[in-house]
Amino acid sequence: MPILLCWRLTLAADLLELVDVEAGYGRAALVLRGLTVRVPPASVVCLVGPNGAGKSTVLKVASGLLAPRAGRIVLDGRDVTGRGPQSLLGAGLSHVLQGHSVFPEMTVGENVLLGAYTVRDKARVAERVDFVRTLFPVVGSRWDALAGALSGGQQKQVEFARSLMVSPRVVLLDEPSMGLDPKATATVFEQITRMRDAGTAVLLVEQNARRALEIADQGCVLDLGRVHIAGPAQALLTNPRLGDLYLGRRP
Ligand SMILES: Nc1ncnc2c1ncn2[C@@H]1O[C@H](COP(=O)(O)OP(=O)(O)OP(=O)(O)O)[C@@H](O)[C@H]1O
Repeated sequence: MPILLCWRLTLAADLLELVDVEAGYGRAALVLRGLTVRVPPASVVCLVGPNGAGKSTVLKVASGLLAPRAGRIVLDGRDVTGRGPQSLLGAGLSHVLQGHSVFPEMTVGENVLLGAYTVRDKARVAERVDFVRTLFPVVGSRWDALAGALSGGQQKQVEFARSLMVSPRVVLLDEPSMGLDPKATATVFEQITRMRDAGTAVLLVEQNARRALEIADQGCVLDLGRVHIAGPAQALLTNPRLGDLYLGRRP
């Protein structure tokens, strides 16, 4: 029987809310079946769960890539249901897709600046460049290098930097540790906490469930398109009923 925890952070208004969302692809059956996920400001919320549970689909609905069939998307108190990705980007929501998306034959700087194509104010762009170069030291030190010459983990940081050029309030990260070795994975997780500490909320999807929950503030375990259990990340990590079933064996 599914565990149902009615848990809700009441201290701060949530920045991003997906409320009772139903969504699916084309005419196929629903993938998300009445799912509610809330992301408070400047926090990391991690979605974990088995393959096919609908984690990436949650991010696609949140960023406007996939329109929900029912439910609401609320960003900073405004109902943004039905708005497309460009509109939501302008409203403060960035989506870093699964896989690698840097252009290897362009420099790190050129890749990062692509993220600012909607920002008209040159002074603002310069300010953001300074910000991301400081936040991600490898982006600063390899600014003029070809992005293709960077390691996978370093390229992921270039993608993070690019996503921050629009000064988003919330960033959606889909499997950022995919394909990375343990050392690069540790660096990527550290950078996620730095993004959060710099004031950006993060909705994170990760297969690497235990490691992700260790750096997250809150977690949601998804199964079959529903939130199976949600709560403080530390509580999920120590919940014996989740253990091997959803989080994988302890290392
Ligand atoms: N573009 C698509 N067209 C049709 N069906 C899709 C599409 N993308 C995903 N699906 C289906 O939606 C369901 C949920 O997929 P989703 O990628 O959201 O799951 P996930 O939890 O992120 O899985 P994983 O951990 O394997 O990445 C799966 O059954 C998948 O086959």
